Amino acid sequence: MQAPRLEIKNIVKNFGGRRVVDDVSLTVMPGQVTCLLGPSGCGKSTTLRIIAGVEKQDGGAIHVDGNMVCDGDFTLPPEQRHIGLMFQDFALFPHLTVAQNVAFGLKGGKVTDRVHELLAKVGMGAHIDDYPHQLSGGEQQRIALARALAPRPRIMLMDEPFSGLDDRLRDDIRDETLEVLKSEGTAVLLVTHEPGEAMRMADEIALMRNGKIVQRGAPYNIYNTPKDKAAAAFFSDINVLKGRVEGALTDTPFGQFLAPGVPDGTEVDIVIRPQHLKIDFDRAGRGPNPTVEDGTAARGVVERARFMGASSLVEFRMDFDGSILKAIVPSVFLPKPGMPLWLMIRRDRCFVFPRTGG
Ligand SMILES: Nc1ncnc2c1ncn2[C@@H]1O[C@H](COP(=O)(O)OP(=O)(O)OP(=O)(O)O)[C@@H](O)[C@H]1O
Repeated sequence: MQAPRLEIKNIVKNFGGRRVVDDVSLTVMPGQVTCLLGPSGCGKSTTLRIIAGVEKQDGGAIHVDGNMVCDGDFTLPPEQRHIGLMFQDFALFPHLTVAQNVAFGLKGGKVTDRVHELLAKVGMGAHIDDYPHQLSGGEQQRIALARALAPRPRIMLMDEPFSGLDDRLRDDIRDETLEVLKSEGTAVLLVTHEPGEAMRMADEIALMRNGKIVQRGAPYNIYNTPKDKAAAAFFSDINVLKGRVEGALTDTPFGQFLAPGVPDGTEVDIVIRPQHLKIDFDRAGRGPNPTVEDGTAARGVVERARFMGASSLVEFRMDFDGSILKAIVPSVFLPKPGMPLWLMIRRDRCFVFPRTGG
């Protein structure tokens, strides 16, 4: 079996008695993009800095292609780790041309070839003699990528590298960057707090919270089978219904939900994303008939409806307890406040979690 390009084991880091990175283990294979995703302050950047070698861990070890780069006793200096870095506040050298910037870390005979190859890859061949101040933000980002890739790093660490760019440009640069990184076979560990960016870029997402990795998986899996309510809520708005399990079932105004393996008497949260609620019309005080897929309909009154382009976000005040539920529906539908409607919940898209504090 192929060895992981990057393997970090049981990394621990404390700052002032506070554990900021708490037993983090990860592997990244060659050509794979892993996103370290989590809220601000959860320890993502610190983890990256430890891998880069600019911060020393308090425990754990790191291997690159099976070779140890640091453990409790030994530390390889950053420049010997074959790791490239790309951070948000990347700075090109202002007094050097594009070609000189890209060539900066290179030695040996083939420098010019490599510079041309990389500038062609990032679509900047025509700018080879320009200076950074003559380039747009997106163009500078492309040069920064070329410069980081020039010495053929085995691993690329990227910390929110696209956050300085405006939305439209960011999507393009992300896709281009991904293509270039894949073509170079580099293993990438990318830090972001944006779930959309992680889902777009990652082969694997490592979801981080309070210094720990709480879930790892392909974007599709982590979105569709979140480990807990907080993991579900990190990727989108959620609705939460409260219930209590009796005989592996929970009764709610939307009908019964299965709670296999959950002991009787357990309080549960039934979590559903707004796009998985279905809306139906009120027919003289009656809603649609119950179905196996969608359970029983419950009535609510539109509190607010917002047009969002491709979809509309509709907030309902539910008759059964006055709570608010949110539904995302195609934007051809924009109901007026005060309109009574019926909601159903897609059974195959909801998650039942034993309730924890909060
Ligand atoms: N050198 C330091 N000294 C003391 N505390 C630090 C140091 N570096 C980071 N921290 C603290 O460690 C915690 C984790 O920081 P880190 O930058 O790793 O988080 P992050 O998940 O990358 O967040 P962000 O996305 O905001 O950068 C924060 O509470 C931060 O204040």
